[in-house]
Amino acid sequence: MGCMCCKPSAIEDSKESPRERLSSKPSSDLRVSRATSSRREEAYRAKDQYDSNDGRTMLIDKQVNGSLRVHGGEHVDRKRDKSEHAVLHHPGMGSIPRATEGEQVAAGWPSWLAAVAGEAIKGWLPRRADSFEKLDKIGQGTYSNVYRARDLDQNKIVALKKVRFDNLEPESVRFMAREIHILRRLDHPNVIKLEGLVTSRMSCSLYLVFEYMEHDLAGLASHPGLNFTEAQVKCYMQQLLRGLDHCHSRGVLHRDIKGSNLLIDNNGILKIADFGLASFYDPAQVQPLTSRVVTLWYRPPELLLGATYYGIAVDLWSTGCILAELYAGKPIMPGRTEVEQLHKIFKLCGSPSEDYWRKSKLPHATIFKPQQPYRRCVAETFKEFPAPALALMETLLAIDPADRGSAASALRSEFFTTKPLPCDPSSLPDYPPSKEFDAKMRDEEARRQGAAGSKGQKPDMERRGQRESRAVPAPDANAELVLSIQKRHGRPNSKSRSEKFNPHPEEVASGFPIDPPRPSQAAESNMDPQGHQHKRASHSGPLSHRAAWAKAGRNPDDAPKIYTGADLSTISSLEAVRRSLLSEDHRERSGLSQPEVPKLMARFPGSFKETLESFAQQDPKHLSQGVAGSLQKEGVRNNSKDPVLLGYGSKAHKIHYSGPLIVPSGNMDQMLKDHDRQIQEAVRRARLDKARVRKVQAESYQISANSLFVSGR
Ligand SMILES: Nc1ncnc2c1ncn2[C@@H]1O[C@H](COP(=O)(O)OP(=O)(O)OP(=O)(O)O)[C@@H](O)[C@H]1O
Repeated sequence: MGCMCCKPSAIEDSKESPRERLSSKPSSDLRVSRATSSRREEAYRAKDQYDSNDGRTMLIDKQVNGSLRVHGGEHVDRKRDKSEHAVLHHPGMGSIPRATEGEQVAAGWPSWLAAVAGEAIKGWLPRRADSFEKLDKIGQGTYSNVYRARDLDQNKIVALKKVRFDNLEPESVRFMAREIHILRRLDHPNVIKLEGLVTSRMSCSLYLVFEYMEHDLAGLASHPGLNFTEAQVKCYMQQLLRGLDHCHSRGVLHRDIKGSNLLIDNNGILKIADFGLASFYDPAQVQPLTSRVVTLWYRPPELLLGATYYGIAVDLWSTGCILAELYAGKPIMPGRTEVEQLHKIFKLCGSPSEDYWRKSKLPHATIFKPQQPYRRCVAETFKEFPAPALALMETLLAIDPADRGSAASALRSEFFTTKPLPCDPSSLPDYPPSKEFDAKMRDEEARRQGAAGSKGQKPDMERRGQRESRAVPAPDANAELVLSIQKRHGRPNSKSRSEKFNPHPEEVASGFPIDPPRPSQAAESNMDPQGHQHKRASHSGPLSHRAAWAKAGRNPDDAPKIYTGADLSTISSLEAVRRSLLSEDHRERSGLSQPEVPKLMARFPGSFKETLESFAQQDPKHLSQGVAGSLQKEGVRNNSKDPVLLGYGSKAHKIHYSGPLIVPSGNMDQMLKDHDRQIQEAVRRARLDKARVRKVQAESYQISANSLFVSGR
């Protein structure tokens, strides 16, 4: 089926079906042909009016009009923002005053964008695709393909990020627009600059134009034979913290700080990039946000424990992980699942204090609070690190977010005032282009050679030194999100476009008004049994069972559904879902028939028990009361001789399900209520989806019938 908002001749993307548009297939050419008008576009413009009163818009306007108090007691003058907001001038961009949706469309913006995300494009004019020459693909993210291109108008090299979204889904467009909106709020030498947007009235796609950056920190750090000096590490850390300080002072949480999102140019300038998971926040008026953000290895404990009220400390934790990684030469806590990640954190940084457990009231605290606390051993583990580096690391990796300080306070730390001082970025050597993407390519090449080479000879990458371990891609934050969605829905890959592009019902039901996790892309990811996401089929690491299924020449969507790992946020809720599903009352309210219940129940095959088991196997000594009690109630057997588990039997791996489990939590009632809402929402959504699919099928049938008629076949 063709694009709904433009005729096949309009632009290069119009040749792609919506499904193809979602795939990572690079478009053939950026040069556009003449656009023609479409009745559909008019119809689309008429609906889905942008609700300028949504929570996010109001929050932003509030910030624009006054000074914003940020963590650390600093005040930011918002007057400048206000003027930027009214009329934006940008090199290479036209500038127009505030415009209505109609005016924006008249100015050349597609109606699907103006209708839903007027705020994000306000005051700008779209750039034409034919003013760029696409050169090569330089990166691939969960939501995008990134290309190096020549800006023909300005005769300079830029990066074009083609963002993936569904222009027919307002929620998807709104999500994508959030990144633009946030980027336009930021203006700092250490934050990537959005230079413009490429689209046209008839286009279904959107490219973000950025200044071109040759490297990223993950790529440089994993480059064979490249070792950073201490002054260089300080130089990068200083720039990262300055950029972060700017984001926080403008009320932006990045929420995905990691090496591959820290771009570095040939002058040694580091810029924070990828604001796809970023969110506006106002410390004076806290709003619940989703906890399912930040790439797993860099995710702070409070998010793993389900916190929905959080702030700048989440970015500071990730920064601490990067600082430690730069000194250690490898990621310090490479967990494979959320449970394992939390376990790694507790083992290194200690478990939270009684006081913290009490005051934080974290959703998963009952289950994951260890009976015996873990002792912090950061200083012992990294005893060879210089004292000022260790001191900063201790602060940034504080278990209690309140103890992590701020980016501004980190910048004042001894780390930056003791010798060797941070070097000047311009003094850094020139490196060949190095991105995590390049490192992946190198690894792939090495693997191919290894596979093709003689038996017994190790592939090149396996023979490399310690640093190379950083080339291993961190599982994406979104992979975790996707994993959770898939597990909850009980299917590893969804075919439904609206499911791909809409936030999970939980996010909707839990009332996160401004901050749903970025939807979609989910379905394109391949998960291995550890929950890693493999963005390309040839990627390193174990193939997912879906990929293996596909390799065997079968449709991956038909692959058997496999539970892929422990997920904290589902644990305590699964039982609630189970109970909800079994409850007569719930079934009535949600309209589920009795025969549907076992089907839905089967979507949670033993997840709860497996998760508990996984935790138990990892460190039985520290099992929380919640877990120990739950294991007993679940009848989970464990081969541990640990006293905590004695009495639960000794037959390993034998699980006897003993009926519903009730986690002793004061929040259970709320959880049940939430899950009732979620299930109702899921049922409602499923019905809507069905109706939508039928409508699309009918339309595509109509279109093919018409074209058959026109072509006289
Ligand atoms: N301005 C730029 N200059 C050069 N390369 C860039 C630029 N922006 C992005 N890239 C490359 O493209 C990759 C993907 O970009 P980005 O992280 O913004 O996309 P994403 O889809 O949001 O990714 P993620 O999966 O990390 O969320 C980056 O890791 C980087 O290597």
